[in-house]
Amino acid sequence: MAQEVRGVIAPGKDEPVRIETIVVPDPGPGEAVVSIRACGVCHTDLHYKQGGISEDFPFLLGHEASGIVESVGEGVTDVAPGDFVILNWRAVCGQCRACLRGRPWYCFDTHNAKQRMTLASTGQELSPALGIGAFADKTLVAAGQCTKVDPAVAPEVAGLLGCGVMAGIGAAINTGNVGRGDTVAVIGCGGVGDAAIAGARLAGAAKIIAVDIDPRKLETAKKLGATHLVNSRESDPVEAVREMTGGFGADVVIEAVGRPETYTQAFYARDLAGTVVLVGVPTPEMKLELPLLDVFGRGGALKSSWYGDCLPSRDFPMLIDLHLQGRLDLGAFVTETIALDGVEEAFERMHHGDVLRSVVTF
Ligand SMILES: NC(=O)c1ccc[n+]([C@@H]2O[C@H](COP(=O)([O-])OP(=O)(O)OC[C@H]3O[C@@H](n4cnc5c(N)ncnc54)[C@H](O)[C@@H]3O)[C@@H](O)[C@H]2O)c1
Ligand SMILES: [Zn+2]
Ligand SMILES: [Zn+2]
Repeated sequence: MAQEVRGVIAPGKDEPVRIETIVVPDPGPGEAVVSIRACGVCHTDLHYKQGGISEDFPFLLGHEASGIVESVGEGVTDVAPGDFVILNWRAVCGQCRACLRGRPWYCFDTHNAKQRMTLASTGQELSPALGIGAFADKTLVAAGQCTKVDPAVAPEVAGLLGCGVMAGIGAAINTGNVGRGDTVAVIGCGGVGDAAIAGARLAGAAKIIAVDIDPRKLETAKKLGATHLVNSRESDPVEAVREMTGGFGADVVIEAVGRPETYTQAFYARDLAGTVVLVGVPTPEMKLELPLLDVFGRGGALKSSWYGDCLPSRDFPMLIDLHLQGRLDLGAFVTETIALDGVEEAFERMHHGDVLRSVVTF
């Protein structure tokens, strides 16, 4: 039986979000209905609301979520009703070239559910953010988007692994392959950059240099494991990183802003043959200009990181275990928990840089 629940809708470009009654159908083959326990407010939700991702309004926002599987459709064997799960952006196919070559985070043949959720008032079909739509009491996803984790973890902490925190930690441990004793610099210390710092600490980095323009962000970065802080409004970050690394530059530099000037800083702040990991997402019109001789001469790797190059079934349970053992403080990313009707104000606080993460709890 289809159910009527509450959901946060972005009705049109730049219009305030509002709570509406939505209709969640029964799960079809390969699908699951998940009762949401917590969902973080991410920058990408704001981009959806502003029409920056697509114009497919109305959107059902929210995608950084944990919840309990309520029901599953035909053929679902990996998860069952009652399982505590973290939702991920895509159910990978396991058969395309990207999957077979061991890069499932580039699987574009996604098996996400055809979500079929609608507005109760008009019957209009909703576009759920990142194929999830979890600012809602319940949502319909592909069973492959659900990863079972230890239910001992707080739901508001677990959900964060579904997006920004995984993107940051994965940029360090998967894409950047940070190793014991490495020097690491992270440019941009919002939720994603701070997670990269936590990932670098986890990997045993010897020095972790946090770079930001906001002193409040540098303080939080320190709590998450930064050993050195650089305010790039006060000093040239490339010079500062070099100075802090014996004149060499960092082994791995992670860029988590998404602007040409910070991409350039990342390029020059690394040691010869070092690795630059690009996590910040630029806009289509941005360009990077570099002397080819520097690109050639400095060697090393320029990599972009997509969803932390993660494999949810491998990485989510591992990171939750580390958190439960006290070796990774995922709780530090939760600035506040809020109710479903607090999303619009949470966007405002995010815009002003006041929070790392606001999380809606149910
Ligand atoms: N690659 C992925 O899979 C992935 C996933 C999620 C988010 N992202 C992207 O990561 C980026 C960061 O996301 P977030 O949620 O942490 O955003 P955020 O707004 O919370 O953080 C951005 C940080 O950058 C700082 N900053 C801004 N300009 C700067 C500059 N010139 N020099 C140094 N620091 C500067 C800000 O003070 C802030 O602390 C965004 O571009 C986002 O779209 C990428
Ligand atoms: Zn695939
Ligand atoms: Zn997100």
